[in-house]
Amino acid sequence: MKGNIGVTSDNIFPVIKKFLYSDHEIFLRELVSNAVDATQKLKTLASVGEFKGELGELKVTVSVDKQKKTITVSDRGIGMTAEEIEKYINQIAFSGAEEFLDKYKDDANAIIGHFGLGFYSAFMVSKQVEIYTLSHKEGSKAAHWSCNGDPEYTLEEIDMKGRGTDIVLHIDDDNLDFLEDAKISGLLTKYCKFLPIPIAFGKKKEWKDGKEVETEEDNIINEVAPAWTKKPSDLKEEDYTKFYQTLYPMSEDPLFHIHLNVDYPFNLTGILYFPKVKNNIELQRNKIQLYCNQVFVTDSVEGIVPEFLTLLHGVIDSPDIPLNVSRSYLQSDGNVKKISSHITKKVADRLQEIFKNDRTQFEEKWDSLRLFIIYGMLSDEKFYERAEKFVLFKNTENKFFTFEEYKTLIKDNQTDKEGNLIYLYANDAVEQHSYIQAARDKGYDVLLMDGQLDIHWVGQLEQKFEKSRFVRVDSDIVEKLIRKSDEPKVELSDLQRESLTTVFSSQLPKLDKTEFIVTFENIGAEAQPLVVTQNEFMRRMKEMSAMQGGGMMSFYGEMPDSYNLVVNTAHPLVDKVLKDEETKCIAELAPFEAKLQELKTRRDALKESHKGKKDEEIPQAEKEELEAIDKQSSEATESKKAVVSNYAVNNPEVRQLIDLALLANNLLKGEALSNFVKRSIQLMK
Ligand SMILES: Nc1ncnc2c1ncn2[C@@H]1O[C@H](COP(=O)(O)OP(=O)(O)OP(=O)(O)O)[C@@H](O)[C@H]1O
Repeated sequence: MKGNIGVTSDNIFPVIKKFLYSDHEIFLRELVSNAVDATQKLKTLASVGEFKGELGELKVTVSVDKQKKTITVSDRGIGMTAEEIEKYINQIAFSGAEEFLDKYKDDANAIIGHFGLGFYSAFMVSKQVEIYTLSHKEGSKAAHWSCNGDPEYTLEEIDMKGRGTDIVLHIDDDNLDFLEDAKISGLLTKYCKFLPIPIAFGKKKEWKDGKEVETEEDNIINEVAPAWTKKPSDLKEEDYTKFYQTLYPMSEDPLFHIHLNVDYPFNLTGILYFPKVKNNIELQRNKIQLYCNQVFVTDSVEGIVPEFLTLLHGVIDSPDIPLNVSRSYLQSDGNVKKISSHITKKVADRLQEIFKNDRTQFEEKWDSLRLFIIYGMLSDEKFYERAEKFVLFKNTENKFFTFEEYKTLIKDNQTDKEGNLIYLYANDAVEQHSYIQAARDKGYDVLLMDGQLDIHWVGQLEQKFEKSRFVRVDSDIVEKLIRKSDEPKVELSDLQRESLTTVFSSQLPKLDKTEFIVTFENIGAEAQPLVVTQNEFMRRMKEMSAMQGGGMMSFYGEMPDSYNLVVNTAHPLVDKVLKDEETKCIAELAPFEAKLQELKTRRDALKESHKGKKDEEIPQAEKEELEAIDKQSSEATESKKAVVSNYAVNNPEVRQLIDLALLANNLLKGEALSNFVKRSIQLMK
């Protein structure tokens, strides 16, 4: 018999070849899974008593004949009658084929999935495809179908011994590489490794008399009952670890696993593993593998699981994920959304459970878990809400706290005068050591926020926590990190301020892309004389800009690092500097001061006498004198400024104080540092 494949559009084959080109290795997956399906169906029929014959050894065999240039996939499943071939193979029964092809022409996978074209994917690599099949139904006649890639096919009755189906592909000249054993074996391992029916490819080999020889035994490439298909109660911890090693042979063992098992409102099984995360997201090479009834589909699960969960490893198997559709469609699919949020919930539940049952273990593994958890909190609102209960803060003493516990800990001592709770943190325990120490000496607790995502996390927590702020320990002098009452006033005259600023800023080392602002605080005789701090807001802006770049943020990125040199006016050493240097500086400034004062007095007197007078009533001479006074005043101011800026201090004590403060902030480096050491030795003598 001869006939035409029932496609209303001219020809489906060019479409298959053209649009599926990039993915054409999937033909093997499609044929082997059809063979497995046919075998499973037979087992089902047997189990309900509808098939009474001998089942025999049920396996699927893949074989390659290099001479004939064929690949054959054989099964002992239900087989097909000629009528069934007619119905399932010949009638690619879709209406409006042209419209359909038009719509999906850019999305090859959608074509296969939508219309059960799995079998036809064979034509991506073949110039001719044959089916030899004998149905399990009693009294059936075997059939042979052949088609060479145009709509014409032949279908005839033949003699065949055993039940089942052989699909024979005559590989076309462009695809001869598929005849290599290594290629087929690679594809079978990729797509068929966990199929539920044994898949044989060639024979097992063994070493005999120094060479490798084939044995009689089939080489079975798959594991028919992978761990995720079993009941969690039937598995031990080491079974999970062993399965992880099968999936990712080169990897370190994972931290925890989650066994997923859902049958309503969708079907999903799988095992997810928490890997040992290094502090770097990019390094997570092991991907979650997605299966559909144990057939591997893809390892790019973006869109199916939330982004942060792609850090996990393992397997998800669901027949309910529409696999053969485009990614953009996937993300809007209701089922996929449900699956995604279900997985998120399961992951959170599992973390919560471990936290509750074994907090010690949870804390021990925290460093490996936190990147993942914080990533989740930042990117998924629902996950944030769940994670609130188990996420941990770690302080600079390596102690762990939940949000609640930490709040209780700091509530009494770290609330400022406006009622804000101040969370102090450091992002480098070594560099910020002296600031951490100062804060701890004041009875404050300091969090360690040294993770990759912590800058963002701090920002998020500030938004979430009511009346709370996060303040880095080095962002202000310890006395002002948490402002509890109004600070005592700094008692300095303008002139004193000016000369002290000059004294200190003239002694600051010149650092690249760094600027210092001298400020004054009265923090008591006991406190440090000088402290270098870095403004929290500016620092965060710069950090953000370093991470994001571009736009508004790059404006901050361009700015120099800005530090405050806080001068404690109540400290005796500062007072001494003030006295010493002030007298000298003020003495130099005095003539200008006197001049300015004199001009001011004269100006005030003139202004007073002009009060109530009209412009024309003021003598011309006086007007001119006023102008002259203004001119002289600004000249005197300029000269004074020049004196201030040229004022040279040569006070090793001042420099020593500054360097000490810089040292505490790790800003003293290189030559400045060695000079400091030399000077210290000098001063000690
Ligand atoms: N090895 C086989 N044994 C028995 N029947 C088969 C075999 N291969 C294919 N068939 C029949 O041909 C039909 C069409 O197969 P095809 O692979 O094109 O689509 P499908 O399996 O229904 O869908 P898809 O492959 O897209 O999941 C199958 O549903 C099945 O009835």
